[in-house]
Amino acid sequence: MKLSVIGCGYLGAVHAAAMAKLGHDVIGVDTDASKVAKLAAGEAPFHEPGLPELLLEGVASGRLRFTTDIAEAADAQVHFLAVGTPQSADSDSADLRFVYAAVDALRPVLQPGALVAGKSTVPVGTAADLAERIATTGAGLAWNPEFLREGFAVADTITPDRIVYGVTDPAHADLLDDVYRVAIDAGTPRITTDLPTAELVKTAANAFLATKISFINAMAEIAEVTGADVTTLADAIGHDARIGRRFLNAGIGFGGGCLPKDIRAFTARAEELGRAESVAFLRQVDAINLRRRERVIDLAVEMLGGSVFEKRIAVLGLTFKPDSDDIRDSPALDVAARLHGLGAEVIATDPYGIENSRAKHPQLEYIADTEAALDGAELAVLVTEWDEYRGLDAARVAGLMGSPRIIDGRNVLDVAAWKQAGFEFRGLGRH
Ligand SMILES: NC(=O)C1=CN([C@@H]2O[C@H](COP(=O)(O)OP(=O)(O)OC[C@H]3O[C@@H](n4cnc5c(N)ncnc54)[C@H](O)[C@@H]3O)[C@@H](O)[C@H]2O)C=CC1
Ligand SMILES: O=C(O)[C@H]1O[C@H](OP(=O)(O)OP(=O)(O)OC[C@H]2O[C@@H](n3ccc(=O)[nH]c3=O)[C@H](O)[C@@H]2O)[C@H](O)[C@@H](O)[C@@H]1O
Repeated sequence: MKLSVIGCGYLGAVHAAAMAKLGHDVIGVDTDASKVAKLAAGEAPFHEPGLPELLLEGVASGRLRFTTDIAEAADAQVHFLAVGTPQSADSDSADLRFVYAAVDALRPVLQPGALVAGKSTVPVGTAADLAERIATTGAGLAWNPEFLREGFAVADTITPDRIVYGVTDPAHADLLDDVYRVAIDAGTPRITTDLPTAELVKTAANAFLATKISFINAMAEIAEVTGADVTTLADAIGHDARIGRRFLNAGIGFGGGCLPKDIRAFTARAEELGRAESVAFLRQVDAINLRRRERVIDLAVEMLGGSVFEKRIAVLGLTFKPDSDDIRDSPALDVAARLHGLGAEVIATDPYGIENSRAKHPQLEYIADTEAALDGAELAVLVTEWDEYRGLDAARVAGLMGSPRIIDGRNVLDVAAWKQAGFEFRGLGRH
């Protein structure tokens, strides 16, 4: 089937490459010419495991092309909309500028019978508005939210755990079934519903995940003043299948281009709908999350005798999670910048996040080599749980540092082993 993907960022580039892998004829469209040039050469413009191979294969096969010219997408049967919906500069609402610009650019080339399938995360009600906007073209509109996780984006796209369509016409669901035939034949659950439910499924899923993380971080706050251990607590409650252990990792909290902005956009949309109180708890979810970063700063100040001023601090990790180069709303980078703001001599390191971090915070010092970053540091702060940091040898690190002090902001290190190696060790909700 001929498909287009409008917007080729973390979501769209993976979607385009995965659809070509499934045998479709795909054209990716993006307004960013340098991104398009890279993608067209089979190069991933960001770090995502498995994506480079898929891009090379797709481009070589001729089934995957990229362009800045939306007219080249005119003959696609399904146009996936995957442009960004960031937080607005001056409010909590989603900035829908890119969505409307993409639909307005697409409208003149839309063929009757084609389908626009929205994948971007949007406030409930957006899809119906877009459907009206393209009504005169004879093309249809469906909402097909995306649940992929960065770091696992390729597998999540090719073998999703569920597929959701919001449609106004059953024929649109049939068309999308043809797109996702491989997954559907493999038994992937598929939920067909109306437009607002499909939009809300996505918002609700991210709100739930954020709530689960803030719940365990709230327990970490209580553990910190009672001597309890939040990791043992998570293991114990997680054995209850109704709760589940996944997404109960306490630490410096959630970041990224999605969970933080999505809960804020949901709150803003609920206010517009006169239902602010229904999701008022999401303000607490956000507040708990942001407090965890403060906690790391407070611990650093405390461990360094009341001030971090002119103290050499190694910050291990910059991206919002491992296996990604994404630093959008990253708690790790935020901690590094705040420590620097307090006058610390911050040496930051990360396997894939340095380039993006330097562009945002050029004032920080970056070193690619982990051991060089730790060299002579009076405190190490682990804030992104890359395997490389999980596997650090405590005795070796102690030998590199000026004084063996560490804050494990992701609760991934073996407390006893690090203490035994002579470290002053602080976790978040662990002792
Ligand atoms: N990153 C992720 O893991 C996931 C993202 N989402 C949602 O998908 C959407 C996209 O997110 P990301 O890919 O992370 O954002 P991104 O910022 O990485 O990518 C957006 C892309 O759209 C392009 N663009 C902007 N305006 C355009 C236009 N008028 N025409 C063509 N291209 C245009 C930009 O140049 C950029 O390459 C957001 O709504 C996000 O909430 C949903 C699930 C997963
Ligand atoms: O809408 C989106 O864009 C995506 O947002 C999240 O995916 P992602 O942002 O890639 O990353 P997650 O694995 O959800 O992690 C988000 C943040 O939560 C943090 N986290 C996660 C789990 C946990 O137990 N504790 C915790 O602090 C991570 O460190 C990270 O900063 C969702 O998991 C995806 O289903 C969704 O499609």
